[in-house]
Amino acid sequence: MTESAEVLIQAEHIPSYAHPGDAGADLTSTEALTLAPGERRTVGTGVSIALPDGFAAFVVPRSGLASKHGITIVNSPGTVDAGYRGEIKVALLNTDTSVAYDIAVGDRIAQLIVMPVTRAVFVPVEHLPGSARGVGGFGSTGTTTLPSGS
Ligand SMILES: O=c1ccn([C@H]2C[C@H](O)[C@@H](COP(=O)(O)OP(=O)(O)OP(=O)(O)O)O2)c(=O)[nH]1
Ligand SMILES: [Mg+2]
Repeated sequence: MTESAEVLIQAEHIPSYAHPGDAGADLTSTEALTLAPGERRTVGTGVSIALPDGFAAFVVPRSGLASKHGITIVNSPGTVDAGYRGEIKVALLNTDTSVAYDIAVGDRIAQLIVMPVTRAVFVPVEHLPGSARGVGGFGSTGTTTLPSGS
C-alpha cells in the first residue's frame, strides 16, 4: 500500500493498522456490553475524524468476529462522510441464534477503511448505452464455473 492521506482525529484510542499493508485500521469499543443472540446495538468508538475532501471512510466488520462468533455490522459498509465530525459508531449485530457475545471496553469491534471517492454528476438520458451485461444481474450468470475463455 503506497498511498496515504492525512486524517485529522480526536480519539481515546487512535485506530491502528495491525500490519503494514493492511487496508483497515481497527476501531475499539468505548463500552462494555453483551450482545444477546439476534441483538443489534450501536456502539461508540470514541473516534471523530475530519477526512480530506474527496475521501470517505467505511466501517466494515472484522472477519474473525464474523466467522467465529457471527458478529457483523448491520449497515456494512457504514459510510463516514468527509464532513462528518461526530463520533464514529458501529451498528453491531449478533447473528448467532443461540450464543451471546461479550464486548469489553477497548475490544476491537470493526475496522475503518479510508478511500478516495468520486462524486457523480448525474446526467439524465432517454436511453442508456448498451453493454455486454445488459439488464442481467442478481445471479443471472448462475453459480457453476464459466467455460474457460468467457
Ligand atoms: O456505520 C456508520 C455509518 C455512519 N456513521 C456516521 C458518519 C456518517 O457521515 C453519518 C451519516 O451516515 P449515513 O449517511 O449512512 O446515515 P443516514 O441514515 O443517511 O443519516 P443522515 O441523514 O445523517 O445522513 O453517520 C457512523 O458513525 N457509522
Ligand atoms: Mg445520509
